[in-house]
Amino acid sequence: MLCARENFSSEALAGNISLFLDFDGTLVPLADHPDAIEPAPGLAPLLERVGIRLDGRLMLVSGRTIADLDSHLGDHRLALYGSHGMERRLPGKPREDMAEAGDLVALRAAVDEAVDALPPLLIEEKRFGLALHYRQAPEAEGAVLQIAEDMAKRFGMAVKLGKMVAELLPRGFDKGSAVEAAMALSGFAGTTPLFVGDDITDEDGFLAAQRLGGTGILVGDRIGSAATAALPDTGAVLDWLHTLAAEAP
Ligand SMILES: O=P(O)(O)OC[C@H]1O[C@H](O[C@H]2O[C@H](CO)[C@@H](O)[C@H](O)[C@H]2O)[C@H](O)[C@@H](O)[C@@H]1O
Repeated sequence: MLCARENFSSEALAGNISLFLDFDGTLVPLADHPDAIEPAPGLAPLLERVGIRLDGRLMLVSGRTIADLDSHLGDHRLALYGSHGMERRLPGKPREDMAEAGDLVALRAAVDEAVDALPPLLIEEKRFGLALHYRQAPEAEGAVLQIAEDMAKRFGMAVKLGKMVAELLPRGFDKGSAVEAAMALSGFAGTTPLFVGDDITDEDGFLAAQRLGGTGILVGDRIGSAATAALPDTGAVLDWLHTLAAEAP
């Protein structure tokens, strides 16, 4: 794999790049609980400076909801896709929903019943579905994945697997659909997408970026990734972003 930092800085600074960034595990180190993450001080202003350098072509693409991202980023004017591409907010515009939530009350009740005999899990309620986190009970992985598959069939939903998490969400949306929609926006069209991410759900983003002539950049060394470039960890991602921001006009 190529090392992304050396290979893409000059191209980005030449003005040809659109940059898509995952959040957890890419910009912020993982933590034991979704609310326990500790974004580096000044993360949002750093991203805004890189966005200025890229003439606005910087977009966060996260599995978190936009409201959740806002709660960790503070005041900012970043472009965001949340909920794995199901909601979007462009700077200065209201949030747009791409998906519709189903009956989340019935889903929650069915999931609660199904996990009752398992060790305690964190069930995160989200705008379009819910996430079953088993980071505190890794031995329950097999049972959690089976329950997620069963619930997906029963409620006509998709399962998205991530790091110690299985999410139940509406079908038809992923980080790849987000990249494709963003690349059709004025300003992004005709540029080269780079998608930076660490997790299984980022693979759709890597593939979309590569279909559109760009590159997927894996954070870490997960086996089997479609990404063709890599950065070792969140620190390396932030170092690279600081390099780009330093060139901001
Ligand atoms: O697409 P991302 O920005 O990477 O978001 C993916 C999910 O991130 C969160 O869960 C993950 O991070 C937690 C904090 O580090 C960790 O405890 C958990 O095990 C990870 O799966 C978030 O809670 C989910 O809603 C996001 O979809």
